[in-house]
Amino acid sequence: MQNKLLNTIDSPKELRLLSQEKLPLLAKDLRDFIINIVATKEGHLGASLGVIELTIALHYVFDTPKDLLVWDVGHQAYGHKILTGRRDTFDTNRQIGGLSGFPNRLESDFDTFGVGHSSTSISAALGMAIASKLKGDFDTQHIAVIGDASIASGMAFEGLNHAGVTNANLLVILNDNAIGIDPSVGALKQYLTNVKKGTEKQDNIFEALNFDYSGPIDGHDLPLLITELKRLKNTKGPKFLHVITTKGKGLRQAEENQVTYHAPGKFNKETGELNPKSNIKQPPKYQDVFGHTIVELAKQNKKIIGITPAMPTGSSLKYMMEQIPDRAFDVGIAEQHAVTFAAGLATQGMIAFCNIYSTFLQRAYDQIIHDVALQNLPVIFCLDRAGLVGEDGATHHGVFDLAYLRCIPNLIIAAPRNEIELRNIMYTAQLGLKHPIAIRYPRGRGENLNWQQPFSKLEIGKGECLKQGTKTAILSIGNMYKNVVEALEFLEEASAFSHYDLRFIKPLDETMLHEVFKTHDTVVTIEDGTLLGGFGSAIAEFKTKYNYPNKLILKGIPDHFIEHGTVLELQKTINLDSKNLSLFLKKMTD
Ligand SMILES: Cc1ncc(C[n+]2csc(CCOP(=O)(O)OP(=O)(O)O)c2C)c(N)n1
Ligand SMILES: CC(=O)[C@@H](O)[C@H](O)COP(=O)(O)O
Ligand SMILES: [Mg+2]
Repeated sequence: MQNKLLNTIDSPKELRLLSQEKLPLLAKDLRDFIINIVATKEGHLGASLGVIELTIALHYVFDTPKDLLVWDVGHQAYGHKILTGRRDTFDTNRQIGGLSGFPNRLESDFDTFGVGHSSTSISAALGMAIASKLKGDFDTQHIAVIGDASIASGMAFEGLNHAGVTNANLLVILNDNAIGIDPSVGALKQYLTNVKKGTEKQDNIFEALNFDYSGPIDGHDLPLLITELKRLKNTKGPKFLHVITTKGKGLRQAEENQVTYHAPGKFNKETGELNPKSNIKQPPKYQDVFGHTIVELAKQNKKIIGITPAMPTGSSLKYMMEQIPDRAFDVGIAEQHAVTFAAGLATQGMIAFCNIYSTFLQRAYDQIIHDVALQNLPVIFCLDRAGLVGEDGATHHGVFDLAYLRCIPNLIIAAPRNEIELRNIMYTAQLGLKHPIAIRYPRGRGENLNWQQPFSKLEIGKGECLKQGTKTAILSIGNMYKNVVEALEFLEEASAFSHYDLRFIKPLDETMLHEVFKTHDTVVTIEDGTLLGGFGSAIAEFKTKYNYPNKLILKGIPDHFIEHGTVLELQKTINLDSKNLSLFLKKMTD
């Protein structure tokens, strides 16, 4: 019977009853179980395969959930979920109504801290450790498990810096596999490589920060891990264990091709090979439109620089890194640095395209205001994964950007409705804007096979009328225009509706808006950002400013966090999909 041993483990209690000799068998079961499910249900793979032994050892040695275990990012926590009572529901991972792809406090007592964004684990575990101490509890253990790419982030170092001057009962475990999603970068990576080689004499950074440092040790050697964790359990104060692992361990393809198998999509669980791609030509991914367009522009304009904080593959800046390496920078998981670095470049006349996922730009809010906008530096922000992103869920949806950016003076905000417009706005931005600009675009594919058309300049702040109707004006931004077009296709009464693509959330096309409000009874706004403070709010402010009496209806992301599922499923839950939009519009004509 498959997973015979794993099937007996409903919680770490049963795990702790096993003899140490049985644990390698459990590790094998756990790997097979994860591979079987991720092969068909998709999700993050390599990171969890790499920490199977560490996961087993942690739950074996520590008294979880009383001892508090915090996983950084949480994309490596599948083994943890399966061993902590979620084996039989794990096939719902990342699906609507199912388990979250990341640890989540609402899901289990074993998930001590909600994660998804990186580098929070040390601060969170330190907070827990100090709280325990203040409550007079000197027994509880507090453990942060953090990867080599995540520990290089400023936030992680802020946590280490603080922890080092406390006597908190904190254990930081560095899971060092020398890769993030893409290969790790920077001087710290070099330092860790030197530690592993043991060839070069160098001071130990973690000891210098007052941690009791041990390692590096082989993170796939269960007896060694267990012995070391038992020792650390009885050592007081801040401790640091450096563990070396292989991302993707146990699946040959995942070990050999770690970038692809970070989140490989569907694959053959027997052979490990990726499912063949369809031969049907598809429209490009937005990320690739960005990636190829910046190369095209940078070849013509020597001032163009590309920046990504640790997402060369996800953003497709990798194309520029391959072709123009001296002007394309992966700065590691360092969104704040990425923004201020771009600002510095801009002071010297360089044209910095700073590509950050909408959700991760939240990290760099002060830098956008203080370092870029206040000085009116013409940095070009390309915000990938704007709107609902799907299965990564609440931690990753890029739905807040319009609200958090719209209030910043000097900043232009554009939402191209398709990939051709994305190219054109990128082209326009590098011609010499006098302001910073944020260009937001979604995860997934555009709509045109023939997208590499000659560039044309867009007028900043100018929208477009896509369809002229009689009674109601629908205003959309970005690729939500597609839902409107489809919604109108279902409608017999479509002639009552005009459809405008505003293109720019800031500045608004006021000339067009005056025309809209003067010639329609009702105005409806559609966006994939939050209703509070977003595009619809901007239109409401316009209506109030000019005292228009029209009825205004706002449709967008309501005031609660949206969970995980496919984008379409999630849109349906909030009536933003084309069918529900159509029903809503139809009711307006009844
Ligand atoms: C703030 C933030 N920026 C970027 C990401 C995207 N991201 C998720 S996992 C990851 C790499 C993490 O690498 P590492 O910490 O080494 O863990 P590993 O995948 O190797 O286990 C990145 C960049 C994120 N989750 N959070
Ligand atoms: C865990 C994490 O933050 C990333 O791996 C994220 O899931 C990437 O998202 P994309 O798949 O949209 O690049
Ligand atoms: Mg790593």
